[in-house]
Amino acid sequence: MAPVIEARGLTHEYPDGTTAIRDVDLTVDRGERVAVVGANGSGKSTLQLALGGLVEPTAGAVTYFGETSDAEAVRDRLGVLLQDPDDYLFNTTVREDIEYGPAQLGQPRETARRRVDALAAELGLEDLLDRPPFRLSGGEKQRAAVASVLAFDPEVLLLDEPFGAVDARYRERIRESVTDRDGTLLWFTPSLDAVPEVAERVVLVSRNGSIAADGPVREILTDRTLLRDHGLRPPATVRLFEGLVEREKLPLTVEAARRYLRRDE
Ligand SMILES: Nc1ncnc2c1ncn2[C@@H]1O[C@H](COP(=O)(O)OP(=O)(O)OP(=O)(O)O)[C@@H](O)[C@H]1O
Repeated sequence: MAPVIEARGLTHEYPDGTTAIRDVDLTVDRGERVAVVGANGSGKSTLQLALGGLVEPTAGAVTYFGETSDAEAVRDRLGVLLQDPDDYLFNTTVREDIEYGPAQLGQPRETARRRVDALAAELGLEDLLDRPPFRLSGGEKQRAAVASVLAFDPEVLLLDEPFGAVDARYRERIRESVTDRDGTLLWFTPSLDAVPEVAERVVLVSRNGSIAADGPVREILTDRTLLRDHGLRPPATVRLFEGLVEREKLPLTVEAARRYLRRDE
């Protein structure tokens, strides 16, 4: 089966001369859930823009679905959520913003409406649907922006830190909404704590914008030296149990840590 995304030699230099991503080779297969992690300024957002076809790379190319290197030809199959939710919220009400995607795809009004209601229930937006988006709080805007991207059911989701301003309860809801789908997920984040619950594979971007490591979650997130060298640190549970438990048994999530402790009781 052809990969959904295949980047070769992807490089992007901004007009001021900053090379934000450097010679990136990345292949993502259908259904994979990948966390792209790296320190602030390492190039994650630029990589997301380049993979999503929203900036023209200065070198290299991305092939989508084994078919084309023209992102516009597959625009409605790619759901790109940028860091700033205001990029997604430009209508008079939250409902119109979420309906925008399905409407663009030519879905009947009734289908679009049902989709919006289902997403609103999933992401706790029911009471906000008739509000103007600019009156929402930061976390509410972020949830509405996630809903607006999910609304058109893209095959590939590229999400830039959708948790930033969102509280714990809704982080869980967003996580469920984006992982309970059949599609492919790329999750760009500087924070590793949620990664094991979201992804099975981790791509680590180094400070110079090249890929420093690419492997299974456990392999990367328990490698303290590798992470430290790239300005990151392991998730809290790994730090807590390090030295007490062999590396292959280090709990990556709070749930896994609880299971481990119960077993030892
Ligand atoms: N429009 C721009 N013009 C010039 N340089 C830029 C521009 N946008 C980003 N950069 C630079 O490119 C590099 C990568 O930035 P990018 O935003 O991709 O990093 P990031 O990993 O997403 O960071 P963060 O975790 O802080 O969101 C940084 O050095 C940044 O200062």
